[in-house]
Amino acid sequence: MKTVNIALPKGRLGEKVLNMLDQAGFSCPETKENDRRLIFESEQAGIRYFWVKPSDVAIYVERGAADIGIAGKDILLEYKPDVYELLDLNIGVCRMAVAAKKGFRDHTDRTLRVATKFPNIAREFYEKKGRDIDIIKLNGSIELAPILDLSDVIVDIVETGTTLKENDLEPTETVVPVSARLVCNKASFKFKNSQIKKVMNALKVQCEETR
Ligand SMILES: Nc1ncnc2c1ncn2[C@@H]1O[C@H](COP(=O)(O)OP(=O)(O)OP(=O)(O)O)[C@@H](O)[C@H]1O
Ligand SMILES: O=P(O)(O)OC[C@H]1O[C@H](OP(=O)(O)OP(=O)(O)O)[C@H](O)[C@@H]1O
Repeated sequence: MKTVNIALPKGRLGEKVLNMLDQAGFSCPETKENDRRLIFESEQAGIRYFWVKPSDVAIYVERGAADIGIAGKDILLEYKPDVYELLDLNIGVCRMAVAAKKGFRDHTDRTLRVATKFPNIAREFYEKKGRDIDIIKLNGSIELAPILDLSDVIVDIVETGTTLKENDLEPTETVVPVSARLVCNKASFKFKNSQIKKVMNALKVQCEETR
């Protein structure tokens, strides 16, 4: 039997994914506390899991190091990997939004300074509006940028809105809704089709139940 290699996102999304895989009958073996291993054989024969940084999942899948993986729609829109998007898993639900200091008004006569982890998404969003922007690429704590006048606005993930609120910022526009997607390497979809479909269909049942 061909092994299906699955790239899982570490962190907050990974926990939800593990839960879903477990309910779908594809349990990942229990990991010990402080376990630093990155590869696990599933209790189900023919499945191997890798733990990778959430923003790297698409790269592993695109290049075939993993056959399938779970990535946020934000990552897919930002990096546009050449993969199949098989399923909206309906977990990791949030949105990409523009936010600014309370009361901020965009004076369109000058270049808008936009801080973000997602330069391509931000660029496309403002290009469609014909708005001239200056991108400031950051890797985290994006909400600091407008407070310290590093930028006028941010383009970032908003889930509950708590981070914005606690930093005296407010969302001004939604860029795009975001949720986790099951993605698949194009060659693997052909050559491991029946095994991949088995995982996909089991996950489909789970995500339909949570809808
Ligand atoms: N606050 C949030 N609520 C819900 N989903 C989120 C939230 N923040 C991010 N996500 C989703 O979960 C995915 C993983 O986010 P997470 O914050 O765990 O990774 P990260 O630390 O940003 O990743 P990396 O270190 O690879 O840049 C994101 O790509 C997004 O789709
Ligand atoms: O609307 P909320 O529920 O408050 O969630 C949104 C926050 O979550 C994410 O940050 P993360 O925790 O990944 O931190 P980082 O971006 O600083 O790495 C995102 O970048 C926001 O800051």
